[in-house]
Amino acid sequence: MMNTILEIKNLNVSFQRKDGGVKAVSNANLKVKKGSIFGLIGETGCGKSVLAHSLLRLLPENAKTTGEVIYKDQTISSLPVEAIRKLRGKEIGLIAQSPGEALNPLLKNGAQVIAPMRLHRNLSKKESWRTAVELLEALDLPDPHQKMQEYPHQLSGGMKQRVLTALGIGGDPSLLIADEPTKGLDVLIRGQVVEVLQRLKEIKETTILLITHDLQVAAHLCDELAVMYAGEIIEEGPSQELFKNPLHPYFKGLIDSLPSNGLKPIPGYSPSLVNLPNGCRFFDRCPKAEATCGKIPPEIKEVTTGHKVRCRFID
Ligand SMILES: Nc1ncnc2c1ncn2[C@@H]1O[C@H](COP(=O)(O)OP(=O)(O)OP(=O)(O)O)[C@@H](O)[C@H]1O
Ligand code: NI
Repeated sequence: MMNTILEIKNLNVSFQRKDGGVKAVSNANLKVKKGSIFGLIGETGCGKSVLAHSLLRLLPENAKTTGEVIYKDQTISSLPVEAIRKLRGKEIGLIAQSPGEALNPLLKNGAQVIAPMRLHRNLSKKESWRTAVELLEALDLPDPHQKMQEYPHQLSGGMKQRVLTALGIGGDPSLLIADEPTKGLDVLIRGQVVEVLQRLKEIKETTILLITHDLQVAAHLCDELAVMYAGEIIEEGPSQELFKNPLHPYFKGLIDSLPSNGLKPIPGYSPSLVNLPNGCRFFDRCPKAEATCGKIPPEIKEVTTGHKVRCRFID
């Protein structure tokens, strides 16, 4: 197992609500190789952030999680939450999805960015300040010195995003969970963030679990990829192989909906996670579907080494 830094086995997450249960993640299985970038993609609401937050036990009280999470050969899913808190930032860093909510409005940006550096790397105040400035410069934040003396509300969305990225990286974690780190950034700055992640992997050998909507970013950065649909992983494997040979009709549809491929969106909507269909979850929208697909849920099957697909037409 040395080569695997994170393994997720049969992970299920649901939320209890008055109108029933929301099944946000169903039976997820993943293995992330040490030093790799693993991408998690899929449209809005498919369960990507919930999956990520469940690893760090950051879900609200009404969440029910089952399954196993193994980090560096230790089953962390059975550890008490205090032990998980100790892993946060130091072992497993998080770049949270919504910069507006993730930053503390009452603390100056600089104080927030240097906190994990001071705490987890024992850097002095001066050293951590210098490291933070360097990091923010690498992320193309203009005038980082000045910005660090300001409060989050004084920054634009894109600037907050970069402060949050620095915050996630600052503790030098072995595993970084980056939840939409390029969201809302213009093309140039997106490139800088992508480069910083790439460099983290190359220089510090940081493993990255990258959650993104952006297929181009995923294709560029990721070694392996898992595609989620309505809470389920429907295709996964080495990223190059997946883009060369996409097999699931949903993933094919995602690729066809790229602007460079003529922007053909997949018609329809994904099913409600409160009332999931019995058969294939993509049934309603699938151009290939036959009656059986709507009745029997497809198993995920390995097609070629490491390339797995959840569709009964593929074997
Ligand atoms: N606290 C909660 N209570 C009830 N349902 C929730 C809660 N948090 C998330 N959900 C639901 O879980 C599902 C998955 O949400 P999640 O945030 O993981 O999606 P996502 O794939 O990250 O989407 P996006 O790309 O928009 O960030 C959604 O249907 C969402 O409404
Ligand atoms: Ni999300």
